[in-house]
Amino acid sequence: MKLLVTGGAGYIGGIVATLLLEAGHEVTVLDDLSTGHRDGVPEGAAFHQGAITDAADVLDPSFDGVLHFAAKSLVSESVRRPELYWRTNVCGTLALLDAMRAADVRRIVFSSTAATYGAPETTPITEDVPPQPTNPYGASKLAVDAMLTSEAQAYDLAAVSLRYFNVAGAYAGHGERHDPETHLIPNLLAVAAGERPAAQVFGTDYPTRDGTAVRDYLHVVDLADAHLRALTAATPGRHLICNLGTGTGSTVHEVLTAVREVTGHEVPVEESPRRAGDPPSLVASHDRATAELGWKPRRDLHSMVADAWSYRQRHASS
Ligand SMILES: NC(=O)c1ccc[n+]([C@@H]2O[C@H](COP(=O)([O-])OP(=O)(O)OC[C@H]3O[C@@H](n4cnc5c(N)ncnc54)[C@H](O)[C@@H]3O)[C@@H](O)[C@H]2O)c1
Ligand SMILES: O=c1ccn([C@@H]2O[C@H](COP(=O)(O)OP(=O)(O)O[C@H]3O[C@H](CO)[C@@H](O)[C@H](O)[C@H]3O)[C@@H](O)[C@H]2O)c(=O)[nH]1
Repeated sequence: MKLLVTGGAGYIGGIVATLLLEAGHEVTVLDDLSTGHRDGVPEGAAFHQGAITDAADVLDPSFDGVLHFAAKSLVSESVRRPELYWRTNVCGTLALLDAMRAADVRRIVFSSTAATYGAPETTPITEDVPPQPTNPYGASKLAVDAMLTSEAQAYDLAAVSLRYFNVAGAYAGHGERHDPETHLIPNLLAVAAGERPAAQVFGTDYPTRDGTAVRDYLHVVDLADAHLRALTAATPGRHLICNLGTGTGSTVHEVLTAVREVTGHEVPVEESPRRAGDPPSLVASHDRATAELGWKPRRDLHSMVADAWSYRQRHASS
């Protein structure tokens, strides 16, 4: 297929674009480099530097579909500057959908998120759990999910929203390079690499098995595999929503243990208060992704940490 990948200079978009190229697809990346990197765009992809609001300049009827990763995605920033999230994630996606309609491009796979659910007590979380986002980031992604449902009904769009839980790991020289980095695994690895004296553990009083928060970490290559499957599963007139996670939760302390084992470094930590807005536990049911996409995650926490560590050792300082 000929595909537009928005956000393809970023962490996840760059890795999915790499795997799309390996699978024989033709890829054009549209990215404004606001949080991504020019060298994150894989070799073999065409690159347009621009905002998603410029999608009309890039799309034409020769495209078979769009994978839409470009977004603002920091929870705490979304609380401080909500307008940035409504403008980029919601108005930006509306402009992208307008451009798709104008160019008659009728297939989209969208990066949704577990943050649409808020802090549900149900575990594992199925797609039937009522979404109740607790921050503007999650609310903006939920708004896009609603846009896709109505576009599918009104215009026969083939749409899939993939609700990622916590993505980790690296592939083929592409990994996480966020600035600031807020994610747990790269922050722990920065300490293991000696770049920082200690990592912070946000909250040790959660109602979990060791008092630290539980998340469902998913290898970015397993995530990419789901995108390739979603492209072919997308059906005109239908908006499919699937959670993507392993179904297994890990506490912050369990991730810390894995990082210590993989790196062989002590990784000192400081206990800090809970981070505002962090739910105690988010673990996915991926039954629907298995049924609809034939998808199953294959890589465990150790392999995510090991791949992220070898990426960091080879590339992070270059
Ligand atoms: N990392 C995770 O654990 C996680 C979990 C759930 C959902 N997601 C979603 O996955 C997607 C990718 O996340 P990531 O971690 O790779 O983030 P990232 O910041 O590394 O990548 C986002 C890319 O989009 C680009 N971009 C941002 N705004 C743009 C705009 N207006 N126009 C064009 N390009 C723009 C950035 O420059 C960047 O290259 C996001 O939509 C995010 O909300 C990520
Ligand atoms: O230095 C750190 C960083 C994080 N944490 C904790 O580790 C857990 C995971 O945090 P993080 O890696 O920042 O991910 P989340 O806040 O869970 O958010 C990610 O996962 C969500 C879905 O679960 C997505 O919606 C978001 O986009 C994505 O950033 C949380 O309990 C944090 O409080 C720490 O203790 N120390």
